[in-house]
Amino acid sequence: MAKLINGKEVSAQVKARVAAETEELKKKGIVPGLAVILVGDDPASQVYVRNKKRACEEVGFLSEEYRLAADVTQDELLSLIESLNARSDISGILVQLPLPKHLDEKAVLNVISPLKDVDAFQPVNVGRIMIGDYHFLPCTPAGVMELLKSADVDLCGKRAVVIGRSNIVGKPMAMLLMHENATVTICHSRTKDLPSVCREADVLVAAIGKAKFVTADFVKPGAAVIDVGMNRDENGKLCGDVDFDSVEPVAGCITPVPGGVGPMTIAMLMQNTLMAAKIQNGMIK
Ligand SMILES: Nc1nc(=O)c2c([nH]1)NC[C@@H]1CN(c3ccc(C(=O)N[C@@H](CCC(=O)O)C(=O)O)cc3)C=[N+]21
Repeated sequence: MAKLINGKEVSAQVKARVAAETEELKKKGIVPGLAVILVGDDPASQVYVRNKKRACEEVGFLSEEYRLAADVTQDELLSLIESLNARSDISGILVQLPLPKHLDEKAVLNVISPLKDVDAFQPVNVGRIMIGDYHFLPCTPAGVMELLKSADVDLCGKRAVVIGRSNIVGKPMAMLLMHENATVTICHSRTKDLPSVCREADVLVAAIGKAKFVTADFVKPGAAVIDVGMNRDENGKLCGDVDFDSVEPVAGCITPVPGGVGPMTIAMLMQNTLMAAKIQNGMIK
């Protein structure tokens, strides 16, 4: 039986740390603020945005939510972001993805000030991660690293396999694992004999976006299995990219969905927003 990695618990610890630091900042008259922009009315996005707002309240941040109609123009969205860039009470700006098709995602992300880019999606921040000189880490990969640390998973010299090569999760995930001296392989939809590559992994991170895709035959006995997936199964129930019931008896430790990586993503967003406030107030060079 695998050890269960509890993302709810670890995320609560991260948020408690952020809340304590926020209290200290407030004594200096600094209040971190997060603006979240949601375009359209995708129900899943609404849940995530609600969770983000609740987390802001928990840690003592100012939070603002902008709900824009699905047919908002690119110019309207860009001018909202520019006005938020200019405000000293807003430390971080997050534009919830995916955006409706008529909007140019790259152009939208590019107008966010790199100093307020709490998702770390900006080219400057992506580049800084590549060279290991960064302030903001992308929330989901950073959350995975915290979970591995909490479970005492040793990465040095170990084989890590990441399934998925997105800019948001797979690629930065691989980089962070490499920074901890793991030997990292990135797999994707064209990888030949995927299960056998995955079976080499001491640490397996699934970020594919396919419900219950990773089964026991992908997993080396005793491996740490981290499930980044957020899917709905045939009954509409939330499930990950890992077939939990099949993998759990084989793995050494495993994250559940829900209650694994999801809550961590939000906790790391709070950590990034706190960092943004410190940077903008000259407390960090
Ligand atoms: N600019 C941007 N930044 C993001 O960080 C971002 C995004 N866009 N678009 C969508 C994805 C997805 N994401 C999640 C956050 C929290 C949960 C979460 O709290 N999950 C709970 C359950 C949620 C539920 O009940 O549906 C859990 O796993 O326990 C999930 C997914 C952030 N994302």
